[in-house]
Amino acid sequence: MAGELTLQDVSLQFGGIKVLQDVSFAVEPNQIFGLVGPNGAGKTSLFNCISGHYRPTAGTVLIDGTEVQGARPATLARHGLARTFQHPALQLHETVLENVLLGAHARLPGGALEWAVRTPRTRRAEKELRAEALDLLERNGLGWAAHLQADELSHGLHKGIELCRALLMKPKLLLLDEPAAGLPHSEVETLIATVRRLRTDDDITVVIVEHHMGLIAALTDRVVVLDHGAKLMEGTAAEAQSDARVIEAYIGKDAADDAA
Ligand SMILES: Nc1ncnc2c1ncn2[C@@H]1O[C@H](COP(=O)(O)OP(=O)(O)OP(=O)(O)O)[C@@H](O)[C@H]1O
Repeated sequence: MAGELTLQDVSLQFGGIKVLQDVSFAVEPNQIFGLVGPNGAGKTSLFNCISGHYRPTAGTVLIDGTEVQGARPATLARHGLARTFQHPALQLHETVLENVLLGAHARLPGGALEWAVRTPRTRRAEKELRAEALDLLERNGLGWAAHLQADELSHGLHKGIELCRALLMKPKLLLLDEPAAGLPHSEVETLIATVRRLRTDDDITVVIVEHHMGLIAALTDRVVVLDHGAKLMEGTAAEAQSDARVIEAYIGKDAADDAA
């Protein structure tokens, strides 16, 4: 199972505003890769270009060597791509289990007509997916909440539900958008362990957008730093944290000079 992601000169423009400019990098199979940068640098927009929520104005996105830029999220799911969002979009009045199952459509056999009439094959597949969803919730410490309504749970648990939903798609490439945002310290430690298991146990390539540098340093093999929509540098998290250009992008040139 691969999960290789390559970006070549990806640019994105809204009207006259250049949101991304010629961003290129490659994520190798089974890497944990970080995408960092100050607020408004373009990280989520870049995720949206990879996941089919935005169509890049120019450039190429390849998953395992196949060009996918401009493809819809449902098509990308068949290429093994899944993602989470900065703000989990859950059906709050549905149960946790039903929310996880929302990620499963791409794996049902047949098409919309077969799903609508619920053939024996559809029913069998749904039963299997339900068992898999329960297993995923169990493995991620959420088994106890499976039949609760989603709005009864905390923000941190919503993130866990969204992760299970993405994992039910059996991705080989997973994009996590700010998974640690709003989590207490103890839950960040759990998240770090979970992402490590995704790599070792499930053989998933992970790309993480995150402001929490502790998490980035603990998890990632490499990072790309974006600033004003362009790639500022690429290297290890430690190299990024000591790079003068990165420090300047985060705190401003004058403050960086004062600190030097
Ligand atoms: N649909 C859109 N239309 C116009 N501008 C947009 C759109 N989406 C993003 N932008 C602009 O693109 C820029 C980058 O935003 P983006 O959310 O990608 O940054 P980010 O690095 O993820 O920021 P943060 O860390 O604060 O989440 C911002 O100036 C934003 O206003």
